Amino acid sequence: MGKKSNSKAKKSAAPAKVLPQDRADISAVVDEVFKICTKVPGATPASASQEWAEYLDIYRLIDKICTLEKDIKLPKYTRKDQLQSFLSWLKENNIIMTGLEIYDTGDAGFGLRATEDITQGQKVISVPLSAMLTEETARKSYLGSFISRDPILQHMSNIALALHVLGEYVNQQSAWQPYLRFLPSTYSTTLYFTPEQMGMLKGSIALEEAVKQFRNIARQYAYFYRILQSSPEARSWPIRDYFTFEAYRWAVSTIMTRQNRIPVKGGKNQMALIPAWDMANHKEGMYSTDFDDEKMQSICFAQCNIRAGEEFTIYYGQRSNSDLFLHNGFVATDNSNDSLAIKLGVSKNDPLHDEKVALLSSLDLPSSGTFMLIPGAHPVSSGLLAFTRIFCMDKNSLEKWRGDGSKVKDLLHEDCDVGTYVQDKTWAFLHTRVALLSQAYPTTVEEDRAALPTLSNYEQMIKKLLICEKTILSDAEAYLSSRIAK
Ligand SMILES: C[S@@+](CC[C@H](N)C(=O)[O-])C[C@H]1O[C@@H](n2cnc3c(N)ncnc32)[C@H](O)[C@@H]1O
Repeated sequence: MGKKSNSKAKKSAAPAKVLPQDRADISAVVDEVFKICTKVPGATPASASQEWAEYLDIYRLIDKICTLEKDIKLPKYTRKDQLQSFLSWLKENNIIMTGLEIYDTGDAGFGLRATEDITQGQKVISVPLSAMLTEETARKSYLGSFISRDPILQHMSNIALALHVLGEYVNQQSAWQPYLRFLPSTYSTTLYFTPEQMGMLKGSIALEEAVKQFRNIARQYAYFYRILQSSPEARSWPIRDYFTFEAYRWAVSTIMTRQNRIPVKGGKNQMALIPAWDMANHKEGMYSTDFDDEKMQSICFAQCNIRAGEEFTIYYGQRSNSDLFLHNGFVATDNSNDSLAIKLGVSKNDPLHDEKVALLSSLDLPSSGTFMLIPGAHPVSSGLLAFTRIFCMDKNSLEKWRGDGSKVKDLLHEDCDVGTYVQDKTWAFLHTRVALLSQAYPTTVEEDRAALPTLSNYEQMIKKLLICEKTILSDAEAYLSSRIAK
């Protein structure tokens, strides 16, 4: 594996020839994108409306680029037509799936299904390292010299892996072709959203992150485009003629939604794409994937008993819906690990700034950052509660708690006695904050629910996220009202 894909790269059926004038037009817009995306920020952070205006500018330019690049298409394959050759390739590469088959789940794309009863802990998938696309295979590929030289690729292994995936996808000689051809041809990551869809996130903390993500990917695209078009060495690389914004967002989304970390003997972990294992969809449960250092293979066990005919799932980890939405392209409405991040910070102008920061650091809490509201009967997480208590303390309280080193951890617990003054201020502050966050959404949960059946898949996913966020906020508001009334 991987041997064929080394320096002897061969282009896929050639993309449409780009006329020199079109190439010049694309380059001019790429330069504009690069300029906006690398602008040095001012002394004060940009406001939300400035960031939004800038996103619209970047989107408009990217849209122009996509129009200019419309004839440079990546080879497209229909997944179900590729299934048989993918299954044969799995066998050839000693990737073993026991009691599982690949099937079309509908809403969650393709997935795995049990063909027989499977018991919890049973070994069901093993994938040798030699079959994976990894940071190491990236370094050995025709892009290897570029990856080892480029400052961005040296430090951001996920980006190196994205270029590697794209590089192999357009390389007919690649040993991973049957795997790559079976990947989805498009994703539901926010990189595919239109401004109208992005605008539906108004009020959600995910909006800022999604806008940032789009800007980062646009910047990276412009950066790599310029290198690939100007470097003499790149002329022989298959990736060069296919490198469009569309292709780059596909490659980045592939990595975002499928990558995993695997150990390296005697070294640190490396990012990898693990064929077959990455066909498993997510369900809450427990981690059930391991790496066998001796056999050098990833092994996946069943996280629970599964009946023949049922979907086989793995647990992607403790992620909020906002994380799943931003990094995995879906929302789990029954997510017991859900949370809603609130940004808080101690102002530099606060006369008690230093005392508060010192007390916060004794609890390993930052002086500014994100703190969590969680679903359920006790929506204020321990970190949020302790931060707000300290944030609301007067000089006397701060001195008392700083002098009482052994007790400071009590501030993390709801039943800790912080005195009426701090307690009342804490609940009132949080209540106001939660009410303001709720009011930032232009629609109600009821309106979101009513709109669901009329919406596209992307829009349904956005609405589901908003419904989860608003539910956390309204539960928190009710809880905080009850605390204030006490
Ligand atoms: C590692 S891949 C799993 C295989 C994928 N479904 C496919 O068709 O190739 C992860 C992607 O599967 C989808 N997915 C996984 N778990 C899901 C779930 N519980 N609900 C909806 N979509 C899910 C999401 O699109 C996610 O980005």
